Amino acid sequence: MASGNLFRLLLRGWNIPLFVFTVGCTLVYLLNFENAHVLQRNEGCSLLSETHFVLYSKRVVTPAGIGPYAVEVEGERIISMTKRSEAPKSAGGKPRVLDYGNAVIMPGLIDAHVHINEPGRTEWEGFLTGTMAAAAGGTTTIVDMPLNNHPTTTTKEHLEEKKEAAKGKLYVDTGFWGGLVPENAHNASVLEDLFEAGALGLKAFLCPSGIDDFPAVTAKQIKASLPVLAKYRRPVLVHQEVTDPSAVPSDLMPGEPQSNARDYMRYLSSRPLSWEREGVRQLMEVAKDTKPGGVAEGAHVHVVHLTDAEDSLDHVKAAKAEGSSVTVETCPHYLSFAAEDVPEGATQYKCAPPLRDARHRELLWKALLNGDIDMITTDHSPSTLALKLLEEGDFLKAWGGISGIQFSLPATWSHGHARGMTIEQLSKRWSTVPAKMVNLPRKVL
Ligand SMILES: NC(=O)N[C@H]1NC(=O)NC1=O
Ligand SMILES: [Zn+2]
Ligand SMILES: [Zn+2]
Repeated sequence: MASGNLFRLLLRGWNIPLFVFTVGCTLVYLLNFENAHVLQRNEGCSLLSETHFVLYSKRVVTPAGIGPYAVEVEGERIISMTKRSEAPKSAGGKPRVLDYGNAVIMPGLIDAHVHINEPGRTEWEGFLTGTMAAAAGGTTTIVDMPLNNHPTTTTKEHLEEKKEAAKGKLYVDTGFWGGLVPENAHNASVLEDLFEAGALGLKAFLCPSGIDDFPAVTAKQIKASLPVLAKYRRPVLVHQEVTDPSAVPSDLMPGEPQSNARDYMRYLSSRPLSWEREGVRQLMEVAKDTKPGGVAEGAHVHVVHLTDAEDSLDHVKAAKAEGSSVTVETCPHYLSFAAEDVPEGATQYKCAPPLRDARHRELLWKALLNGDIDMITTDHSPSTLALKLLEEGDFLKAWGGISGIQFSLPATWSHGHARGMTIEQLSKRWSTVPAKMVNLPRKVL
């Protein structure tokens, strides 16, 4: 990271402008496809001790494209960016000048979907290691989900507990989503208090979340929250699967004896595509209120972790075309893996919605590269090893969640580059678009 002094919480007035980060050791090496030997320093993250320095590269990602720039950083801010040819030469070693040659310098990743389980389930993972992992992977901002921690972040008081728990433990900028649950969905003052206390928006589930004290809402309850979201111009992010038992083989219903639970395909058929499609359809219906002139103009509906770039994405595209304020994300695991490749009993791969087949993965890539999918997030959702039931390998009982924030960039770049993704596209989907959704105007290109 560009500065060692990142241990602070930023809810509003995020004051690290766009280019400061993802300049530490990790990213520079990761994206250094050619000419690695031109690096003039390779001794690790020695920038940690610097407060004023200039970074050179022939490939700095800027709003005007990629080019040779000198990026001057002081404290935690970029204070100047000049064309490399016009850059002041280092005088007397101050500020320190680091030449990264052809290695890419780009905005830090903004991950709008991260579960940090502190307080309450810190043994699953807390702020310290969660944000360290983010920083190690080139992510410089995360927005934390309101569940898996205890208490869930559904009131102002619980948000204050979260903020308190995070103090002194943050390696990257961190914001918080509040939780939308049946209990507060019709209570405008609880939601307003959450926003006043700094929540950047709301997160809801249309199906059981896996956490008992974070129950599902209905589309109707989401609709009821939209006017408050509109008032604060905030998004609601929704886990889009709706439970429809009639679409699931009867022997996969809870309480039924399970056979072949080590077979990933069994798990896959327990959460069919139709659940996701119906959820997205309902959400896009509700999102009509966000149209210009609608009762909730100013509110925004965001579909998390899309796996279905067919019918579900068609609903989103139609909603956009009609003027609804909607966006959609997908995650590195859906872009990297395929159901048919999941080894027997390998519950590390269990997540919800489930990984689909390779055809769906390729459709996601297509939609990401043509801009129909707006952004990438991780849905980083760790648990204890014990909950993954690695020995038993039971896909139906293991915790659903993939813990991979540190691999966001290598996963999406390696797979994306192979499919023709450019660095500009990578940066747009990981930084520019999420910056807008989480309301970080200074990080928007
Ligand atoms: N509770 C929780 O983190 N759930 C997440 N895990 C996952 O795989 N999908 C989710 O929504
Ligand atoms: Zn989810
Ligand atoms: Zn999640």
